Amino acid sequence: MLRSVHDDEVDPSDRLAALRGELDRIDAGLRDALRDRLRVCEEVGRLKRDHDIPVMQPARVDQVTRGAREYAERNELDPDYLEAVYRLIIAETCRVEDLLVAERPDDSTRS
Ligand SMILES: C=C(O[C@@H]1C=C(C(=O)O)C=C[C@H]1O)C(=O)O
Repeated sequence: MLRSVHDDEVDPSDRLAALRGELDRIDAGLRDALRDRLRVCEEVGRLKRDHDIPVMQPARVDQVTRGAREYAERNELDPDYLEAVYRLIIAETCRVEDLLVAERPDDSTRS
C-alpha cells in the first residue's frame, strides 16, 4: 500500500492542542505582566496624588507608544497594532490613577 507523506506527521488535532497549550502559557504570562504593570502604575498614581503631579503626562505617553512602535518594527509586528494595544493599556492606567488621585490619602481615618 502507498504511504502518504502525511502519515508520519503529528495528528492535526494533537498539534492544535499543543499550540493552544503554548498560547495558554503565553496568555498567563501576559496577564501576569499586565497585573504587575498596573500595580506599579498604582504606585505612580499615589506618588502623583501625594505630590500634586498631573496624572496625564503626554510626553511620557509619547515615549511609551513610540517605544512600542519601535519594538514592533524590530520584531515584525504591525506598529499600529502594538500602539493600539498600548493606548488601551495606558487608558486603563490613567483611569486607575484618576481614581487614586480622587481618593483623599486620609479617607480611611474619616468617620
Ligand atoms: C504611569 C504613568 O501615568 C500615565 C500612564 C502611562 C503608562 O501607562 O505608561 C504613561 C503616562 C501617564 O500619563 C506615568 O506618568 O509614568
